[in-house]
Amino acid sequence: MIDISRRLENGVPTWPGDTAFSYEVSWSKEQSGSVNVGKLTMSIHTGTHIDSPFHFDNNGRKVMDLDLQLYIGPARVIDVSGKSSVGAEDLAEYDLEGVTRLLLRTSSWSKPDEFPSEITYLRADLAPFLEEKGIRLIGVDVPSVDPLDSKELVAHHGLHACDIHILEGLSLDHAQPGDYELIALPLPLAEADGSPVRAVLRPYTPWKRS
Ligand SMILES: Nc1ccccc1C(=O)C[C@H](N)C(=O)O
Ligand SMILES: [Zn+2]
Ligand SMILES: [Zn+2]
Repeated sequence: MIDISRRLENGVPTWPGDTAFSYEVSWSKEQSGSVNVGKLTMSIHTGTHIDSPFHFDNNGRKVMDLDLQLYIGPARVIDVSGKSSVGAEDLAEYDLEGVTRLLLRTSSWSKPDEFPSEITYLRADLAPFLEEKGIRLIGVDVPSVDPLDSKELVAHHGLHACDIHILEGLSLDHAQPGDYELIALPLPLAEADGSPVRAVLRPYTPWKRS
């Protein structure tokens, strides 16, 4: 199993100005008499997480309304590193027939201990291209599918319009391009605009009848 999640610990990089990550034992074993009880404070868009449409659309669906099936199942990892952005023409060379979940290894977040200043982003023509191929989930190894300074969030909205779900902040350094089973389930957060996920890849072996 390959862990493609970023570690969550105090000091982990967050969006500039966003809530810092903090874990602390707020009620110690000595105080409670029986157990250590932790307290977590974080922005949902820290580390490896999914966006729900409410993140960028006030009328959009919340995490609980999302189809869980999309976050578990066959996925393909492809390497697009070295590109400043990715559009339909960059993926034309790949055979994406039958792919539902596509993870893009951009390798553009080179210093994991710092929030990046520039990342590979997705161009507007990518979403319709992916939709045409039948892709329902896109994953990236950067904090956003749009440029970091974007206010319009063209890629977020475009993917949403094509009913393609967004998984961000993956760590794909150790995931060689190929086919896997992805597991990246969101938490049952009733009202949330996204959720942290523990994302893993398992070798993909199509189930066979013996
Ligand atoms: N947390 C933020 C704080 C300020 C400005 C943007 C963000 C984002 O989260 C943007 C990005 N679309 C994201 O889904 O991660
Ligand atoms: Zn996000
Ligand atoms: Zn996002």
